[in-house]
Amino acid sequence: MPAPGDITLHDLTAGYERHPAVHHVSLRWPSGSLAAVVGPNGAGKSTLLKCVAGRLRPMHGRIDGVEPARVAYLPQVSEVDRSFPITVAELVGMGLWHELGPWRRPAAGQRARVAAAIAEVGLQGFERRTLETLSGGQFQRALFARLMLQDAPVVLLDEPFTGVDARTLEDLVCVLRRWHEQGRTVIAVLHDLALVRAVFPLTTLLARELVAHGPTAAVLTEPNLLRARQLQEAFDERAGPCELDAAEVGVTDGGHRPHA
Ligand SMILES: Nc1ncnc2c1ncn2[C@@H]1O[C@H](COP(=O)(O)OP(=O)(O)OP(=O)(O)O)[C@@H](O)[C@H]1O
Repeated sequence: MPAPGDITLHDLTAGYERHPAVHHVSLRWPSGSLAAVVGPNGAGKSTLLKCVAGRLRPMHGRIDGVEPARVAYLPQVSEVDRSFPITVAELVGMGLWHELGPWRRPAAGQRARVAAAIAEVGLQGFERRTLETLSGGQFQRALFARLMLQDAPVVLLDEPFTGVDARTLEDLVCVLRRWHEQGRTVIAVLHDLALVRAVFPLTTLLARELVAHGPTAAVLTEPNLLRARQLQEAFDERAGPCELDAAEVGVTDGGHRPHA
């Protein structure tokens, strides 16, 4: 039995309406990894993360070591609805869903944990503010507090530092390092390679397929980054389904591998 949070992808292909966005990826994130996923725009990073989070079913292959109910997942901020009329305390309290279920109200001890998580991300005094009154950085801090309360062995973050200033970045990186020290598997999609080099020991480089995976310094080399750029540029957005997958699932509509 793998340790909780020891995640392996076996020949994973994922996409939309039978068109693979990322394909035939095999890799392992050992339990307790602090890992970055990088690659050009459209490389399939979010798609891969959604699959690991259990939000998207793989088209092919499988994922071992993840229990979707025990994953804390932060989608790209553009996918999060901020017009929802709830307060910061209510949003953060949603992190206790796995303990409370839909109907039970938080007990005093749980309310204290919500307050502690809000304080830990530096939002003390914002408890009663509604989400649309927060700045981008404050909203991102509130989302991190919610993740804290989920207390999950696996934390998945899709571009968690988009639009935050240097101070907020520093504070949120501290939260992320704490999760790592606590032995959680933390995987983040990122674009800032300097940040990846400084903070993340393990990196996955994607360009619709796996370009490299391993220690960050060995992955983020000029030849690997060049190859990722070339693969992405050669990709044909109008291509049909992946022929390897199509053959295995019995699809016969003449699909072909979607890059030159
Ligand atoms: N819901 C969807 N329906 C159809 N195609 C999608 C959907 N989401 C993403 N795609 C396509 O899948 C491909 C990979 O997208 P994805 O968002 O996974 O890339 P990414 O590496 O996260 O990109 P970015 O760095 O720009 O966020 C893109 O070609 C995108 O247009």
